Amino acid sequence: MSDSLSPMSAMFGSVPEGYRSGFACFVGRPNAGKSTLTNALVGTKIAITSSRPQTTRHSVRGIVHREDAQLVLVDTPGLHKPRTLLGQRLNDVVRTTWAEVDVIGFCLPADQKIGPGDRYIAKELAEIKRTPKIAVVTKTDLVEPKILAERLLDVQRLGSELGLEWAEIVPVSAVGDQQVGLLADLLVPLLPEGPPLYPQGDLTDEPEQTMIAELIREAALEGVRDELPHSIAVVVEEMQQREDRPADRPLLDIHANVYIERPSQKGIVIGPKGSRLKDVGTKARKQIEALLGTPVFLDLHVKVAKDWQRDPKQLRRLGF
Ligand SMILES: Nc1nc2c(ncn2[C@@H]2O[C@H](COP(=O)(O)OP(=O)(O)OP(=O)(O)O)[C@@H](O)[C@H]2O)c(=O)[nH]1
Repeated sequence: MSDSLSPMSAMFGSVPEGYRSGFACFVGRPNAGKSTLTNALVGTKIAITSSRPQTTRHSVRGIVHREDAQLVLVDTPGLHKPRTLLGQRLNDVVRTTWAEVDVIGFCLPADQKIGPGDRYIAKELAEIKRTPKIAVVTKTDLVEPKILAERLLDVQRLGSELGLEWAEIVPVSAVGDQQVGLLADLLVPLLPEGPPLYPQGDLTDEPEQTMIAELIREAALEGVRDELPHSIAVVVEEMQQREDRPADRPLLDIHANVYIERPSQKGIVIGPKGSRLKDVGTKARKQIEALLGTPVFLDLHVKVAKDWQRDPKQLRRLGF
């Protein structure tokens, strides 16, 4: 029960009896569908999804508001065998997140057999005894019922093998909008009772600049993923309302740097006579305008940060 004198209650008004609030995160191998599921639950595009693994670098939170609960979703990068310093940092982020949440959703894609990547994560999960875990079999729209049934049994077996007790095993399709609501219903009872953690209506507490940087990075990666798989990082250097604008025609100036690892990659990102970068700018600007609800002037610069994925100093500067 919430204390009627607590500052939270003062901020949010009275909280219905039995109201729950807390944190959940989805884990799973790269491309398992974690970001897509987060977005489907929240109902708005927040995390950045793509068909390439390891797109998610930040702990992006989505907030699900319900009459009976507030569920805060923390999206983590995929856990994987680290090969670079960036890889190690990403894994640290994942483990820290696991220790802090109230419930973990382990995502396994229905269209793929359980593999070494899933086992690696499941073993790590088995070490975390206190946090309840729900196994989420994702992308069910991609398989026949027979395959799905097999997969569900495999997941149960994986749990027994590792001494990992699933609170639930639930099949969902985020794209086909199947059982997404049920998943929320199953997650909520695993949260502690308590007042809302965020004001109603907030969908994320991710700093605006990080979301903007992610939108630019997504646009910059489009079409060049094969050439520059993980070599692009984006930092928003400055955001400022343009002065001397009439009140009904505001303009937000955003200056951002697109970092690549080697000078040879510059041409790829910029394109002939700057045409590619211009397209990237236009595309990202439209998305940012939709996100912020205000007209934007987006100024992009491409810079080389030599081998940034392996250099601790560069990683810090780029926000990792
Ligand atoms: N058909 C189908 N495709 C899906 C579904 N969920 C996700 N996908 C696709 O699977 C790919 C990976 O999805 P993401 O949500 O980016 O996966 P992720 O686990 O967040 O990936 P990382 O950020 O690399 O860890 C994308 O191409 C999605 O469109 C689903 O329910 N059905």
